[in-house]
Amino acid sequence: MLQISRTKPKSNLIPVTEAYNYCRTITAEYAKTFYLGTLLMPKEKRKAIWAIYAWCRNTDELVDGAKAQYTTEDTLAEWERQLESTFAGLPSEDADVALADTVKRYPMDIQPFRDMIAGQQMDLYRNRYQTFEELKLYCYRVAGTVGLMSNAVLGINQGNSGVPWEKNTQPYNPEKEAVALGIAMQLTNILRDVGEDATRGRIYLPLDDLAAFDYTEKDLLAGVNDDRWKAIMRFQIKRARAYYQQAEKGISYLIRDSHLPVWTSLMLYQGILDAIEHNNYDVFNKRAFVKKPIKIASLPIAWLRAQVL
Ligand SMILES: CC(C)=CCC/C(C)=C/CC/C(C)=C/CC/C(C)=C/[C@@H]1[C@@H](COP(=O)(O)OP(=O)(O)O)[C@]1(C)CC/C=C(\C)CC/C=C(\C)CCC=C(C)C
Ligand SMILES: [Mn+2]
Repeated sequence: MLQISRTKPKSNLIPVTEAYNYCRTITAEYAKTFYLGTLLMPKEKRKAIWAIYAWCRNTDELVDGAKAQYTTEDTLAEWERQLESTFAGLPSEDADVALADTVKRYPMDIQPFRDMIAGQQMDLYRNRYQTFEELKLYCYRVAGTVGLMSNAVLGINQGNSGVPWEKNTQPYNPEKEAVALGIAMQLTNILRDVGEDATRGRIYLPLDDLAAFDYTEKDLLAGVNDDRWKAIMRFQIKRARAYYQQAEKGISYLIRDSHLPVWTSLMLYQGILDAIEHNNYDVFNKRAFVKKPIKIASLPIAWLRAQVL
């Protein structure tokens, strides 16, 4: 994890193969769904996504993890300097060794990484969102950015129709759709974790949305699951599904070998919304998750979609 002062000389860093393996362990431990998605990718892409995952996870841990109370603006500024150095080919810690290799193999913009740090910074000083626009910015920063980082690895389809009228057209880069998938996933996270976040005094759902259904912050913090709450949840789930739908339209613009992992991750994550409905919107006492048989049943559907869509 983050080393504020560089205690380990750079020559002490692990070799790149071990660094990727370390990132793989982090992904497998923290994110079963994404890990499964990466197993459906070609080996090189898979390794790169593990490196990105580990960096994102370590960034999130700075504000959410066991030592989060020691994180300040300065910590994040130092983390950003460390990121810049990694992009310049000078990793400071073991996971960065893999990321430095990844950004060399798959040239990518540093800005989404910076934006993610800015998103995590929001968690330092903010625990309420008045409007959806405000929440959307947070979701872009902590999750939409991951779509942009991932696209650089997943690859854009260069078009293979070979027809003369498409000869001079630029391939479409589905950035908007990648961001939409990140936002959809983060909205899903937020809906699943309403109860857990409330115990930490956090409300991510826009206060305007609560007010529109005559439901108060106090109701939410007390876990009131009545008709007003169910209506709010139906509204939020519909909004999240609209983002998933937008994301789906972008998948065919990615290189073919990326279709199945993205369809699989999308469908499994979206399944959490179905689980919330199944739990009768009780996100206060039950953690919604996708059961194994449903996960298994999703795989052939994802495969079919990856072939035909
Ligand atoms: C065209 C098109 C559709 C392309 C696909 C692009 C794509 C793969 C988009 C997906 C983007 C994605 C995986 C977003 C992750 C969203 C997420 C889960 C964000 C989490 C934020 C904070 O949440 P919170 O603190 O509330 O949650 P915890 O309780 O702490 O979990 C994050 C934790 C921010 C950090 C994000 C990650 C650790 C996830 C990074 C994931 C990857 C790099 C995997 C990408 C996977 C595949 C299969 C490509
Ligand atoms: Mn977190």
